Amino acid sequence: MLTLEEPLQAAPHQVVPATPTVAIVGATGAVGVELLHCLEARNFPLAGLKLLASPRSAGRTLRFRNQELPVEALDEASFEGVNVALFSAGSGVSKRYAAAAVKAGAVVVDNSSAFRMDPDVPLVVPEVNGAAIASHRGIIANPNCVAIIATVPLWPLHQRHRIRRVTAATYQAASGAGAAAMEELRESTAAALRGEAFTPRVLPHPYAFNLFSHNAEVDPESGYNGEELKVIAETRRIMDVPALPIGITCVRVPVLRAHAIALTVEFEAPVTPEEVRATLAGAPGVRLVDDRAANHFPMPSEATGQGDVLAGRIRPDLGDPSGRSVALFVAGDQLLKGAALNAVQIAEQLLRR
Ligand SMILES: NC(=O)C1=CN([C@@H]2O[C@H](COP(=O)(O)OP(=O)(O)OC[C@H]3O[C@@H](n4cnc5c(N)ncnc54)[C@H](OP(=O)(O)O)[C@@H]3O)[C@@H](O)[C@H]2O)C=CC1
Ligand SMILES: N[C@@H](CC(=O)OP(=O)(O)O)C(=O)O
Repeated sequence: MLTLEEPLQAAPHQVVPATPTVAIVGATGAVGVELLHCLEARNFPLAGLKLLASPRSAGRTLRFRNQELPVEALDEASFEGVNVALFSAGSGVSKRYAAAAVKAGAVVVDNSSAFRMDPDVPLVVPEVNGAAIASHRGIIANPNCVAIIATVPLWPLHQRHRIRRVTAATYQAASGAGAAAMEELRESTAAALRGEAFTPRVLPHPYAFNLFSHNAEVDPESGYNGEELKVIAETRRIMDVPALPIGITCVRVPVLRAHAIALTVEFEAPVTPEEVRATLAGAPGVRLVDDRAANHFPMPSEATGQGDVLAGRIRPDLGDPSGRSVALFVAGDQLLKGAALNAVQIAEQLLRR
């Protein structure tokens, strides 16, 4: 875990105006481009928009509200006049430049994992713990995409029925590994269809017509990979249940941009699938897709482009005869609710402060 070297001080100039100047750090990446789409689609009020990336992208332009905006190379001076900085260029960049942005008067919404477990930095899913935004001291962390997509439905279930344990298996899209991984999925699939060999450059294993254990590094002692450990720690922190037992297996599947998760949830007391369905039917950010007759349940293809997390396949866990466990299946757009939309929703709440 990376932490801030010096505690950040809340500064009066970090009150965000109703119409702020926003910077996107990593604007040319998979999440950065989605941030642009979200700001445009949600008609986010803007006094100005600054697009920042590596020196490789300086001079490129990106389209926003029918205009071509220039991309600039990020440096320490990039944040002058910026009120909100949406960081999405990896942990190293956040660690190196977030403090400069805060010093310049910006509030940072950080998509990387750099500060997610720092007690001075709120880790926020607006539907779950949006109130934590008010306690920020310059940086707010946007959680891991699986943690976001899981906690949106788990939180209302926990509030209503008290969760005792969660077991999860993920089906994670290429987008979680960035724009280059999405391109590798396209290229390797096309090569396989032509009957040609393809050597992976971005991901560690062949991706076309295959799946593999998540590409994050595996901890030799526990046998869990970094993605699984992040999801466990972040889910506990977002839901404020520090000791919640969570077992998880994270898998990369050949899907472009929406993650799915099979969840088995054990409650403190018996809960019926009908009660779970009723709780989720009215939950913010959740849309039920649960048609047994049509065998129609959440799918990445239908989650793509949706801000809501799709939830369905709600049924008793036959592995637990006590009646306390319910199984369900959820799917959410990794780039949208799993990343850009969640960050923009956090930024919108800053405007209201
Ligand atoms: N739930 C969440 O919040 C999620 C967060 N993420 C985070 O977002 C980050 C970006 O992910 P993603 O968009 O998928 O990755 P991409 O690889 O698609 O994009 C990376 C972006 O970072 C920029 N960048 C890289 N190095 C630098 C640098 N030294 N200075 C400035 N900009 C730099 C790139 O610019 P250039 O094009 O010029 O190289 C590009 O814009 C991830 O590293 C991860 O930390 C990712 C998914 C979900
Ligand atoms: N790790 C996620 C994407 C993500 O949220 O990454 P990070 O936790 O590093 O921001 C994936 O691979 O699909």
